[in-house]
Amino acid sequence: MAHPSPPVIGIIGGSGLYQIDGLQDVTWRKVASPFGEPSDELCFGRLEGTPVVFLPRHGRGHRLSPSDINFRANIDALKRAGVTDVLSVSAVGSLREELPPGTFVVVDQFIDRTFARTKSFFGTGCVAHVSMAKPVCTRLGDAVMGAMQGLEIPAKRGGSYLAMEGPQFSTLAESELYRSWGCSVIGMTNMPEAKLAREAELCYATVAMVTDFDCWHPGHEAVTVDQVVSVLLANAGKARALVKDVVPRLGQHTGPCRHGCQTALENALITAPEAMDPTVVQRLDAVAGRVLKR
Ligand SMILES: CSC[C@H]1O[C@H](OP(=O)(O)O)[C@H](O)[C@@H]1O
Ligand SMILES: Nc1ncnc2[nH]cnc12
Repeated sequence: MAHPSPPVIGIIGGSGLYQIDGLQDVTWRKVASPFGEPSDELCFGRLEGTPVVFLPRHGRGHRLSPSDINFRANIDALKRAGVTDVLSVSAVGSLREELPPGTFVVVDQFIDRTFARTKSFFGTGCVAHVSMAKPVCTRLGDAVMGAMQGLEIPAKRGGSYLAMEGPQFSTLAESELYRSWGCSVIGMTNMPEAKLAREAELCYATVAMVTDFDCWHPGHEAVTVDQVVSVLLANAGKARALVKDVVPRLGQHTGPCRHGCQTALENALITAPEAMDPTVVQRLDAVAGRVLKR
């Protein structure tokens, strides 16, 4: 059975996006999660009538380093808040000449090179394997591309996002390796976020805002935080305009997502009912209640 609820748009704001413009009926509220502490309180509001829930990924004031973000608590809290669609807005380095700083890339693939993060809601006592073949929602990507066209934001559809552990930036050898793999952009946060969104049956898409050429480009200095921040300040205005435009577009959607994001768990659970651990099952109430309660 597909998700019957009307759209509630979750925005996970990365570096440089710590608030949303034009939000009405704003309240910040703590949402408790059995998976621990989300990055911050959630900001609830409306844009042209469409419900929005905003979460600053690194917390207000950018307190959290990528490895310290509790990605499970973030996604679980968004699901508990009723979110159906998650738009991740993230700063990235470019691994391609044709994607200069200022370009917004709607990526369609990820390579996960992170290694110090908890990557699944499931595990001993309740095992599930969801498909990550198509990790982003085409419907969300279409809406974002439509909004960017109107706003004249330099945009590219498609490309692979390399998720690295960080917090240090890459060595030149690593940057060249990722380029040789055909990756388009590099960042530190979209994994395991995208995997967890899929497990929670949320539609997910990323807008990757290019801030730098990492360290591989002979014509550019190796990336520094100063450089990222100065491009981010320019990009953040565009990102806020994009969010303001895209949320009402997504709010018009009716019915279940036809790309299957909201039924990802349909054939994913493998643990026999009698082998399930009730404590583990209990904390999956928001993420997997749809398939565990029937
Ligand atoms: C400030 S540069 C590195 C930092 O920026 C990106 O964060 P986010 O994806 O949340 O925008 C990158 O992944 C690093 O965490
Ligand atoms: N070059 C880079 N590497 C990893 N994360 C980034 N975020 C912004 N620029 C980045």
